[in-house]
Amino acid sequence: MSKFYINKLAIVGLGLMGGSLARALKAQGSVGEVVATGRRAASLEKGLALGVIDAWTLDMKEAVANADVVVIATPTLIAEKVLAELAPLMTPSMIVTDVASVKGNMQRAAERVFGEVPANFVMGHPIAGSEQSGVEAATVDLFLDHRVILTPLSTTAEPAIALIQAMWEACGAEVVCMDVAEHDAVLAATSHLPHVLAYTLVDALAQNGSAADIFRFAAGGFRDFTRIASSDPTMWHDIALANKEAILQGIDDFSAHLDKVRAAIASGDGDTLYATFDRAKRARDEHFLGQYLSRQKKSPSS
Ligand SMILES: NC(=O)C1=CN([C@@H]2O[C@H](COP(=O)(O)OP(=O)(O)OC[C@H]3O[C@@H](n4cnc5c(N)ncnc54)[C@H](O)[C@@H]3O)[C@@H](O)[C@H]2O)C=CC1
Ligand SMILES: O=C(O)C(=O)Cc1ccc(O)cc1
Repeated sequence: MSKFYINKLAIVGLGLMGGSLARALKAQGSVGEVVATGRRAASLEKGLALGVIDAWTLDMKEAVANADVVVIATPTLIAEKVLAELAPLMTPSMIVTDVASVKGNMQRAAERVFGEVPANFVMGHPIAGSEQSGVEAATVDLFLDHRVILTPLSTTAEPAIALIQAMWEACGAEVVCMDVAEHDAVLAATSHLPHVLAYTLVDALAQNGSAADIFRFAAGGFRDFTRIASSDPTMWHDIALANKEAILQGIDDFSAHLDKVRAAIASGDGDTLYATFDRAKRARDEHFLGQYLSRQKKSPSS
């Protein structure tokens, strides 16, 4: 991948994701100039002061002029507005990509703006992040050893896909391609539903008495389970609305399962409870222990 180099990268929406991408590409020497644009001068200025970007402007036209790659890294529901602004500025040699957590609504947004999704728009989603947001939280290794899912369409240009794949690989990520609907179903189950559950649990407890009193007696498990309820509410508001159907399916499936656990507790059915908890422990251990062991194999000292 030694030939991979981006002369000018433009980032629309400089936060955790855009900032971490800029940091990683700069650290690898894979980018010449990084220019960011967005809504708030203060966070763009912060990005410049932190050395995450080389320049910023509030003018989209100036930001994307002569850019090889434009990355849309705003909250999900803002992307359509960004695409509409970008549309008259796009050139055949410019490759546009995004990092949004939901892909179906991104495809529909692009279809509304362009008629059909342009061949040089490669939809993407890094499966890496945290409950923090903003450019100040951006790190150089956020994507290292994480997966990035690309959801190209049959009309997406191969060289554009190859370039975006190379961009993420330069950040240390493993790139996999997936169908849009499959992406949204899988992410609804593994990411969107857990966030909805964590927010709802914390809110239900906090509404149900003094949050300070309840949380005072919480152990580490509660902290682990609810870390993601500290995530940015705007981002998750957007994701919940953008992936509505798949998340509703996830909530329904989960509710049916929870009802079974509730019935087992109510009737004292210890066998069902044990079997449920045992299956869950095995499934989780198998996956995460496997991951841990393969990481140890790669770098035994860490
Ligand atoms: N935070 C995470 O862990 C992950 C986030 N994502 C996705 O990446 C995208 C960005 O997320 P983060 O970087 O975490 O968010 P962030 O809040 O850190 O950054 C978003 C940036 O977009 C800017 N912005 C907001 N409205 C805008 C507008 N109207 N025009 C231009 N800029 C605007 C904000 O000022 C901010 O700088 C979202 O679509 C999110 O779903 C994907 C994977 C992981
Ligand atoms: O904080 C965490 O553990 C996350 O789950 C981060 C995350 C948030 C949104 C995504 O679309 C992908 C990853």
